[in-house]
Amino acid sequence: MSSTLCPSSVCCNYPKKSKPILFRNTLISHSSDMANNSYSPLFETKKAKGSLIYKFFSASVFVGIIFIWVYRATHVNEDGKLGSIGMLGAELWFGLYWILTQAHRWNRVHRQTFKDRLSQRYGNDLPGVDIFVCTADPTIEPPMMVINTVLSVMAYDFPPEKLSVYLSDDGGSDLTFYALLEASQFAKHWIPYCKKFKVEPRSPEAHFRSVSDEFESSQSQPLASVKKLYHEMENRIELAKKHGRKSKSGLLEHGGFSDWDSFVSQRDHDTILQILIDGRDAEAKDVEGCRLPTLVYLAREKRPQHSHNFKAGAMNALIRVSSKISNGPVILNVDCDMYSNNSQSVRDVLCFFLDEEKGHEIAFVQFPQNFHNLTKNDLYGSSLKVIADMDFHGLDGFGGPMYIGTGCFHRRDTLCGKKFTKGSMFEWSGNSVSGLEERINELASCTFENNTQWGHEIGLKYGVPVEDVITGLSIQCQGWKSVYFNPEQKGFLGVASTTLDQALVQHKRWSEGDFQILLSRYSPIWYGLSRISFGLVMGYCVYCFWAVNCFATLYYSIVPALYLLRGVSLFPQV
Ligand SMILES: O=c1ccn([C@@H]2O[C@H](COP(=O)(O)OP(=O)(O)O[C@H]3O[C@H](CO)[C@@H](O)[C@H](O)[C@H]3O)[C@@H](O)[C@H]2O)c(=O)[nH]1
Ligand SMILES: [Mn+2]
Repeated sequence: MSSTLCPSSVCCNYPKKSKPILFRNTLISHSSDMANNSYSPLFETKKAKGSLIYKFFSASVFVGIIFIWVYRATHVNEDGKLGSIGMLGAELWFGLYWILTQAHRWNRVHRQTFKDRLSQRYGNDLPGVDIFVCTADPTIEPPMMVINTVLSVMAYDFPPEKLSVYLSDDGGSDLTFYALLEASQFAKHWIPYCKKFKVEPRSPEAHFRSVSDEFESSQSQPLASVKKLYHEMENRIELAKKHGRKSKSGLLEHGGFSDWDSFVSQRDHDTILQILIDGRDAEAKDVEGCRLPTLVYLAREKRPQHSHNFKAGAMNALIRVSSKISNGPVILNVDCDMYSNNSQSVRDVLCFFLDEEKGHEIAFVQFPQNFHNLTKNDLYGSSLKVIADMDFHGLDGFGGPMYIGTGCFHRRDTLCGKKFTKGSMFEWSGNSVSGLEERINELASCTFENNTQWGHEIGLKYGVPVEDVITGLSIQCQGWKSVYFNPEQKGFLGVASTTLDQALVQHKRWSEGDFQILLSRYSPIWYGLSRISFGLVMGYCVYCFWAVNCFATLYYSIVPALYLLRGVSLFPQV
């Protein structure tokens, strides 16, 4: 079925000016006639401005550090000998750690894509993209937020038949399921509205927040009606939250709820898999008659006696299940609190993967984590500004950024290893969708991974709280590159921690997790050193030694003060 049936020109075919290179099975497929001289790259990489000035500055800081070391080594305060030696230790540590951080500054690069060239060369002959949205708890992650994220990625400017969105619900919540069901209906209005008016961003809530009333008259009427539909949906979801499934109304009668009949608890239930929109079904159309992206709900099986491996376990179940439904060669992973803020991101990313010269070495494209709820003074530094606007550009200069769990596009085959992708795909035609679901359920069962390499050699790695970083590192160690893409119109916006306890919990988890990586089999030092560039090893070490920093910091901030109480100064008199 071709999308030419669609009455609205905005959601349809991009013009194709030259013969496309067909994309078959693998991202690496080249066409030899591309190797001619007229080749123009789909992306470019530029060195950051001011790097020479930075290098001078950095050299001067280093000279300063050496002066401090020399001073400390030659001036031992007789009254506070032990204290001085400790200060020397702390200053040596700080100096060495500072040297590591230079990996984040020294060689920064910026990336730019050429999406017009992508459209010219490939038209709509683009690889399928599977989008995994993860949620785990309907109280901490309210279903309305989750479906806003889902709707924002369903509305990507991308051929809908090539787009499949999977919601992994580790909370196994029938409310989240209900909300998704509602979203699948609302999407039929929302997606054409976005495409018609080129809405940015495409999370309904963010859009309604950003538009003022004095809107162009042509859009004000459609805006009002889509807003009305949205609020009606919101009310129904609120009602369902209050009264559960007892409040009988339309979608609550959906047969899919019977899957909850055997549900014991969040940690004890069967696999629940529902294909809410089957993108291959010619009947799955929006109100303008355009095709819709596939939409799938998955709550993998959970049993108290089986460890579920948190997000990594959820992602691995999604990788398997999606391989039997859409099997998109590109996988985007987003947390449910992080909506797409840029409808062009998929096309941007394909500029990297499909670049005929350099695309074949790229395993993943990571966007920064940006946030929409930062407080004015950002007391706890939740904006992660230095990481996003500095550090990761530096890592990119040395072979590529880390994988940080959300806003990251992977190539499916590098994520899951060849053993699994080699298996043949279920033929979609001829399988009724419900039959298909039953056969796939097993892939999301607790026991499927027993005696397999899942969580080790295949898929995301288990056993570390930062499954993302260790997975990305091991991919890079296999010789792959990654790309950091930080466009002006941010790709994703999420929810930052705004209170001290939230910030502490998060930092503790990250610093502990990164420290565990340092001691693990995949340590950047003993595993990475011979496999990735030295600059990248240093870059990883900045995070891996982050936790260790606390000893020198505590010493430096407490001990000199205690010595002062005894009238001994550990710092030079000025
Ligand atoms: O058993 C679980 C636990 C969590 N999640 C989901 O995983 C995501 C991240 O979990 P969260 O508790 O929000 O952790 P954060 O510290 O905010 O996450 C950051 O750090 C994690 C570890 O590095 C990364 O996985 C995340 O993508 C990154 O946003 C969320 O969408 C959760 O819904 C699951 O799917 N299953
Ligand atoms: Mn989070």
